[in-house]
Amino acid sequence: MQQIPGSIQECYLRESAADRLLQAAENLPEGFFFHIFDAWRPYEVQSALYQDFKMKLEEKGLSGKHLLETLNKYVNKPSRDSNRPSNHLTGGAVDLTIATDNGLLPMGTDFDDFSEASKTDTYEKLENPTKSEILYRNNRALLKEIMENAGFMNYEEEWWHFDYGNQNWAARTGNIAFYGGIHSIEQA
Ligand SMILES: C[C@@H](N)C(=O)N[C@H](C)C(=O)O
Ligand SMILES: [Zn+2]
Repeated sequence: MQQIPGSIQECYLRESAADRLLQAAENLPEGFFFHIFDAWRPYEVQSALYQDFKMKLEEKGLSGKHLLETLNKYVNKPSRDSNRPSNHLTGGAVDLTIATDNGLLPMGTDFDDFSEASKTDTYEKLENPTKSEILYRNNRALLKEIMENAGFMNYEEEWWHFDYGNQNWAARTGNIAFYGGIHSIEQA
C-alpha cells in the first residue's frame, strides 16, 4: 500500500472493533495468529484503489453496467457520505488472514484476487474437492467462524474482508450502523 498516495503503514480500527479483533485472536488455535492486510483507509486511498481496479477492468475490455457491477463488487465506491461511507473509511472494516510461523495459511487465492474464486464459500460447493481444496475450505471456515464469533460479519465476495459497526455489517445483521466515516486520523 505504500505506493498509493495517502496510504499509511499502520493499521487502525475503531476501539470497539479492535477489542473484538483481540478477542477473535485469543480464540485462534495455539500457534496461529492474524496477519492484517488493511484496516482504516483514508478516502484518497479508497479512491486510488477504485480507480486502479477500474483501469484494469477497462484494459480487459469491460465497459458499462458489467464494468460497474464488477468494480463495485470488489472495491467499495469511495464515499464520504455520512449515511453511506465506504466500509474501510469507518474504521470498522478489516482485511486479514491467518498465519503460523511457516507463513500465511493457504486460502486458495491471494488477498485482493478479485475473482469468483475469492467468494468465501467457493470450496464449500465442490462435489469432489481435492485435498488442497478441502484445506482452503477449512482455512476459510476457521477465519470466518473466529471472526463472526467475535461479532464481525464476513463479506461473502471476499474471504479476507470483515465488518463491524458499519453499514455493510448493519445490512447483514439487521442492526443499525453506529460508525460513520473517519476522514483523518487526527479527527478520530
Ligand atoms: C479492496 C478490497 N481489499 C476491499 O476491501 N474490498 C471491499 C469491498 C471494500 O473496498 O470495502
Ligand atoms: Zn476490505
